[in-house]
Amino acid sequence: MSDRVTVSVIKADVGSVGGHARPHPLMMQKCVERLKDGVRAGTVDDFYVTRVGDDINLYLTHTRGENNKDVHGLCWDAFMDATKVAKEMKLYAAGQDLLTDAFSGNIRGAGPGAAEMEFKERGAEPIVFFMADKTEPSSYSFPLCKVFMDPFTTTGLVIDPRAHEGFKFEIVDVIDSKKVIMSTPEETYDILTLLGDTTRYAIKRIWSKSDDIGIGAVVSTEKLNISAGKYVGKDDPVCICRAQSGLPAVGEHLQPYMFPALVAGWMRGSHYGAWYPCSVADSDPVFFDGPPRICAVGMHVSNGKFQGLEDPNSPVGVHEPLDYFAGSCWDEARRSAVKASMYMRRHGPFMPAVLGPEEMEYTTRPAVLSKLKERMEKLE
Ligand SMILES: O=P(O)(O)OC[C@H]1O[C@](O)(COP(=O)(O)O)[C@@H](O)[C@@H]1O
Ligand SMILES: [Mg+2]
Repeated sequence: MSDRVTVSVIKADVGSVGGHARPHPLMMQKCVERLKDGVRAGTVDDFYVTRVGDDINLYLTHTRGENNKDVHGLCWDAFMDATKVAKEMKLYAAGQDLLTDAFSGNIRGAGPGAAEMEFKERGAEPIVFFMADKTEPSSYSFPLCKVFMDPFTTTGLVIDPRAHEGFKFEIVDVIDSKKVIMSTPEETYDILTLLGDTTRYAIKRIWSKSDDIGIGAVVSTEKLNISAGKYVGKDDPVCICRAQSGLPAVGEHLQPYMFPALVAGWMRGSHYGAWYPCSVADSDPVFFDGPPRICAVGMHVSNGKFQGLEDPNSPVGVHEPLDYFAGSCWDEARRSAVKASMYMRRHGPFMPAVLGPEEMEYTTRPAVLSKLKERMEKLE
């Protein structure tokens, strides 16, 4: 048996109740049933099904490594089952993120998003799972930079000997499908030069530079619009972060979300709104289809399975993670997020409330421009 465990989070919007708001419980139930079959068949070892806004998130543990055909196929089938339920009930956007009829072995590029990491389980393996709705992968760049690069955020970078060694960042160019590996602290300013452009660059992975730790964070960076060639909702990315013992502590991972940063997405994927940290239960997008939601839940990976607050002898798939943003401590950030989002809304369809022109390529903009082409006259 492999001494390495893979944690996969695979997510998709395959339909919801109340517009783009919340998957029906029966859709989630279908996913649970399919993943139970996956455990029985030995494809995965454990699972947990949750959601953020209208996106179903499947958490899995297994020993098959990243991009495994059987694991991805299992999730695809779960989303297909959930889509069938959504179609029967005539729910909104049923099957939206399943861009192909025939699954070809990997979920990437086929619509759903995936964040996966493989590591050797430590003595205790606390993991924070971030899930966002109505926004895009590069939204995680700002908080991840604060957590892994900024000593005024993460005191561990100064006083934990292993965190002090720094981290390696895999940065992807999501438009041209390229990547580069860069290193902190020595390349900090260069990294920020790239990541400051959230329209093109996003963090995919972060590894510890200390020998005995490995991967620290991974983000789902699939660009749904680019895969589909047209607007089909935002990417609504997930991010998995390992915590403690040489990596940022759980509290260091969560701290940046006290500032409700402006992120791209929100209504029709075309606006800047302030990130609203909330519980899973409060993740229905209710104000102008938002503001963009961010949830954080915590569990351990213990002997290849998830362990939350549930009894360790609970049936497979039954988990009760910590819901970090549920408490009143985050009320202040939520209030600020609503205030900032109201301020942005007052700009209507004008920039900077709406995204820049390159980001509006998948909207009506190209059609309007082409319609007006003949009527455009040269200025004297
Ligand atoms: O043309 P439609 O289907 O009404 O699309 C608009 C919808 O797209 C969305 O941007 C989709 O959100 P998701 O990215 O969460 O799927 C909603 O804000 C909006 O209601
Ligand atoms: Mg969504």
